[in-house]
Amino acid sequence: MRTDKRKVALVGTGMVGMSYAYSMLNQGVCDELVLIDINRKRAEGEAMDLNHGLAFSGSHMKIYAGEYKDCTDADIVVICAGVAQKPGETRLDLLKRNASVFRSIVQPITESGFNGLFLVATNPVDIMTRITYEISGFNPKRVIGSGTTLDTARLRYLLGESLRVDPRNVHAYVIGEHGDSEFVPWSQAMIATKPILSLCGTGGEEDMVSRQELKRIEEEVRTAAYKIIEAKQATYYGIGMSLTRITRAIFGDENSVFTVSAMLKGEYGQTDVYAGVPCIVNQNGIQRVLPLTLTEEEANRFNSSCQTLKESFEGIL
Ligand SMILES: NC(=O)C1=CN([C@@H]2O[C@H](COP(=O)(O)OP(=O)(O)OC[C@H]3O[C@@H](n4cnc5c(N)ncnc54)[C@H](O)[C@@H]3O)[C@@H](O)[C@H]2O)C=CC1
Ligand SMILES: CC(=O)C(=O)O
Repeated sequence: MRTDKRKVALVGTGMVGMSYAYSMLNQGVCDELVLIDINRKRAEGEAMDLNHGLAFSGSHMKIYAGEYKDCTDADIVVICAGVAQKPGETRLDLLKRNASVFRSIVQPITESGFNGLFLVATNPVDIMTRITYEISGFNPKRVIGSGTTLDTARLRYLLGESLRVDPRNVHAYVIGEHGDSEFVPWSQAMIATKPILSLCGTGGEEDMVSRQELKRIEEEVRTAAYKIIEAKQATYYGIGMSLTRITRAIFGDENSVFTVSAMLKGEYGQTDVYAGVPCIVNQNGIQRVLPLTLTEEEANRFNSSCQTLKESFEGIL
């Protein structure tokens, strides 16, 4: 990957796409950002608006509205285009509509000669990432979904609040579908190197946290998007910052760990499914999937989540 001109093409300049763009601008993560949307006028307006903030950002980004041919020399194409959930809808309810949107997006991107990494956020994100992989024919290591990165951030925030520990010292993950079947493998959750389950103790007052509290937190993570959508129609800042963080890890060749959506090829006993699992991410995309040692119950939950994803994908292309 070049380091002289870090170029991102963003497809979908709605709430999620523009939260990402705004956060990219403020953090100066790339040198060139092209905005693409079926609504060209919207992309043009967004480019103008962002450019008017450049003077205050301390970065020298080139930002403009473009076309799919502008993906040709992009390092990363980030896809946030499509419909979002309305109150009462699940992420899986969006599948048919967004599969049709992706048919019109992924092919022109690959036809442009694009040869970088795809980063997908559109829901249901695990299946949309699989669709991107299937249509593009790219190596799956270069087709990444945001997966449960946002859910993991929500979990670390809530655990940090509850345990009064800096979330950066909370090492706990949400895995599986970015959706209703996701879960927390608590056997693998740590504060520094201390297993969180060992802080639950016997249920006495000296316990740092109760199992009931961990259950409450897990449920709050699983239902967070529903609550936000009920309150303000959409979620976007959290995912915008998650995508920015992943982009930074790619450009910085960081080898950082995120629960992105990755194609499993035998890991966790699963094949041919994209699901959120801890992965090492660098400039080549997914360097490797980290196989956690799950308990039998956790492995069953993971398999069941993957089954949901496989069944939903069947027949969609
Ligand atoms: N992965 C995650 O953790 C999260 C994912 N999302 C998902 O992100 C997606 C976008 O959500 P929002 O930005 O809130 O929606 P939005 O409605 O604000 O924006 C969608 C944009 O996509 C564009 N678009 C639609 N069809 C297109 C096409 N064929 N070609 C190019 N552009 C097209 C629209 O013109 C619009 O600008 C949704 O699927 C939503 O569920 C939202 C939050 C978190
Ligand atoms: C909407 C969505 O997927 C989220 O906020 O988690």
